[in-house]
Amino acid sequence: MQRQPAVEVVGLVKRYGAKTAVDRLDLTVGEGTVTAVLGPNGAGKTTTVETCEGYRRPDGGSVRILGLDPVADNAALRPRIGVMLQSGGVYPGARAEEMLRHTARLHAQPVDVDLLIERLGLESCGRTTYRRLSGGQQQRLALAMAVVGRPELLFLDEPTAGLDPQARHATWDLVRELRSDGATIVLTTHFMDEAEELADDVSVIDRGRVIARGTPEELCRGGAENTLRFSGRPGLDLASLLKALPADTAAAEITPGSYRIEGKVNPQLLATVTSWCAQHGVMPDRLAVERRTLEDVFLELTGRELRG
Ligand SMILES: Nc1ncnc2c1ncn2[C@@H]1O[C@H](COP(=O)(O)OP(=O)(O)OP(=O)(O)O)[C@@H](O)[C@H]1O
Repeated sequence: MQRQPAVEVVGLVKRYGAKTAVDRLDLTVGEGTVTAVLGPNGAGKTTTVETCEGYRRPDGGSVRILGLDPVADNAALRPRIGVMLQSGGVYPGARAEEMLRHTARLHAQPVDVDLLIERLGLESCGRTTYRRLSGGQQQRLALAMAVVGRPELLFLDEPTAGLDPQARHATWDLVRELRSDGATIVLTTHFMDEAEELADDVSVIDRGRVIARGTPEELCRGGAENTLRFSGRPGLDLASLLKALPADTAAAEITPGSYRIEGKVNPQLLATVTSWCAQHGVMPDRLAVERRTLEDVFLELTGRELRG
């Protein structure tokens, strides 16, 4: 029997007055996977995630979370999901450790609070009120609050925004660990390396719709446009090399003796280049195939202009 997805969003529409923030968006998250939702500012990521969390009511389409309705079945879902909002969601006057212990007591099988405090470097923050914590400490406390109940499904809205590299890596380790313990995780991020590191599946959202979906590898492979670089003696006859290559290939000498070939870089193209080099007495030094990064793909999909 096919297991139901942890998150199933079909044709979601969400409007703020005349503004359509989410426009017939589909999102399916398999149980036990990490899904990264990427998109430029204002793309609709937070609105989508907050609708999944039951904080916003859809204007159209359907949302099922662990098979339930996030608004109507909120009470049943609350103990099963963990939520880290982009900001707020934590009582500003409460002391950090008290709040965490209190949240832990609300759950049947909480994570060891002392261990969590140590893992997230919150030891020195215990008696400090939330409002007096630094931005990074607030962020780490919000993450601790989201995971302390050992949720089946965890929503993390930009979990590492503003964190130092140590805290970023501690967060990544925790996410990996929760996943290997069977949790399902949905995270939004502007860090492409974060998505590449953590995500089994990526959905790219733009103007309220999903414009691409796949594993990071699938997304980077799509289009098969890649770059081949090598060094050789300066002034090679690139017109002659291009004659040997497929028509849609480009070649350029970037700096004297440093060459870049762009096109469908496959074993055949590599063989043609090295054989052309052999015929012309050229040793192709530092020959390297450069894969597109998720950031390249993201910019190709969403363009380079700044969003409001
Ligand atoms: N409460 C609100 N009232 C009116 N408009 C809103 C509200 N919340 C969001 N919007 C608008 O809806 C659109 C989507 O916003 P949303 O916060 O979901 O985007 P996002 O992808 O999370 O952006 P970011 O990366 O900047 O966090 C934006 O145009 C935003 O201005």
